[in-house]
Amino acid sequence: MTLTTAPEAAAAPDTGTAAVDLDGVVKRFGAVTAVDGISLRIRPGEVVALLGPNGAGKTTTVDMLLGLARPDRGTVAVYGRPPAEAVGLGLVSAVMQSGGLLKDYTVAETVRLTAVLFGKPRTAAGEALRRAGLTDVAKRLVGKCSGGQQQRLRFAMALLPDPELLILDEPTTGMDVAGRHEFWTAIRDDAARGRTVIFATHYLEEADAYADRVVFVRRGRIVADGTAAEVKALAAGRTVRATLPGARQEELAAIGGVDRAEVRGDTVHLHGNDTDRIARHLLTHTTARDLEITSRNLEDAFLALTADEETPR
Ligand SMILES: Nc1ncnc2c1ncn2[C@@H]1O[C@H](COP(=O)(O)OP(=O)(O)OP(=O)(O)O)[C@@H](O)[C@H]1O
Repeated sequence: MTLTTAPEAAAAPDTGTAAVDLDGVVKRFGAVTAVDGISLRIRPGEVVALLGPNGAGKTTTVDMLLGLARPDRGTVAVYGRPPAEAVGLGLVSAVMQSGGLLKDYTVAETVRLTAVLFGKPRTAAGEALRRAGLTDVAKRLVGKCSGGQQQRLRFAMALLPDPELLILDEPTTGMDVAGRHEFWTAIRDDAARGRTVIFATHYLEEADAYADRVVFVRRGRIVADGTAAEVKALAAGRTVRATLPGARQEELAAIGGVDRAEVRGDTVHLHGNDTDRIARHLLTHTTARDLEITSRNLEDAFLALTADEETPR
């Protein structure tokens, strides 16, 4: 099933410029189509998670938002401007997964040095350190900082231009639970002031806990787009599994209450919210047997939405 909720339609009329406007974006690398027609409009102040399996096209999308890659087709605008221009104006900055830190500088020196390179940072170095929760470790050498502290340092550096849009590409990969929690607490406290945040992640619970809106990407396309609450509702669905030799996918999908049907050999998996109705139909109108009804969790929903039955690219 594809969650077809259009957040634009649900929200108040959009009167201003979108923070991000991707329209029919395609990006190819040789024979590989990394992004295959993504259209996405993000309003100022939204916190959006890009979720998807390896190779889904998340990083390529992020790179285009940062002006690091250009689309082959379609348009990308950040606050109504070409991405490179928006980056140049300090409207957008990024927290990347790794690199960019010198381990022999202290945390405070790193932020001050970056501030000097910026010329006139709109956020003072001390304020950026405070907002990133680094005041207590300001004098520590970067090389002695934990992975979580180093990521918060990248966050502090990204705050210097006081960007309207903050982009984070898998920012907590490799961090332990406590580090991830501290990192996201800092990001969330900052986002509460109205900054737009887009983050790519593999961690479902991060998307669930910190995003207002979750965009599932699979094979370069958006397969679901909804609020965190809608994603939870999606996860609340259940599955009826039954043995039904010779079943045809199209016929199963047409059964009332079925959102998605899968046939695996003699076994069928029917997903939907009203599983009683589905089970009743199977028992009264088909020869299905061995019925089992199970709840789906967020992980299942994610796998169902991003499962790749076709040959890998
Ligand atoms: N510079 C490149 N040259 C060739 N292929 C590329 C390049 N960059 C990305 N790709 C391919 O494009 C596809 C999408 O990659 P991308 O990194 O955007 O996915 P992702 O969703 O960020 O994955 P991950 O979660 O693993 O980081 C993949 O098949 C990848 O191998």
